[in-house]
Amino acid sequence: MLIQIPAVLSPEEAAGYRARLEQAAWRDGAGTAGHVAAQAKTNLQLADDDPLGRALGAAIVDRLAAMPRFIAAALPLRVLPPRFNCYAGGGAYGRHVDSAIFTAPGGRERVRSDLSATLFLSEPDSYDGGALIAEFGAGDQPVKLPAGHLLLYPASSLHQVTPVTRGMRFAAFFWVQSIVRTQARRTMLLALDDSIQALSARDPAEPEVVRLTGLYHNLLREWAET
Ligand SMILES: O=C(O)CCC(=O)C(=O)O
Ligand SMILES: [Fe+2]
Repeated sequence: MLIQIPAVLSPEEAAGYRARLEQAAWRDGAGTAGHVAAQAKTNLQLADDDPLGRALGAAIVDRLAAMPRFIAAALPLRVLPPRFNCYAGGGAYGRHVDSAIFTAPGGRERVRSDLSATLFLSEPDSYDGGALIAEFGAGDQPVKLPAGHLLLYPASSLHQVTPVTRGMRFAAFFWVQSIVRTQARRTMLLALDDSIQALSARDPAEPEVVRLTGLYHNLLREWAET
């Protein structure tokens, strides 16, 4: 399932990010892909220890930590530091699956990638191509979101970014280890959470809200891995 988290950054903030990223020290993105994925990757990327990337990435993680929709959808246990990429001049990232396990900065902790995330930083009309296509049973779903919006998708899905044939596509991307490992369980918890929110918005005194909230937490207790 694809989940959009709108307005992680305002359009003005995203423009500020782009202005700084345009000056950054970009490198061949194939250097950081696994052996198979590298063959499909013709984009640019900032080094993991790039000070600009670290600063912007930390600001993104702080912002997400205060966004209830992100918390409800991802149920994050660990969030890897965002990385930054840029596609231009036909650059693309062909069909691939993300690595299952990443090493967190510091080199000790292993992080399982349950969710993949792309924070779009360029406005969709400023570039041609550059759609993110994640494959599910129902078929391909090309997505290009406004600058500042985040797309969450299961890290297990085959996905690609189509060639950027005009303009530049800047993005931040990162992985999340969730408290709830499977997409199916996270999807049910999010649907239940949405219903509880809707019910209590309609009638704050609705007694079933208490019961459903208890059910939500008891399901989470059953499924949580921390
Ligand atoms: O640029 C994107 O939106 C996705 C990048 C990606 O799939 C990856 O780096 O594994
Ligand atoms: Fe990927």
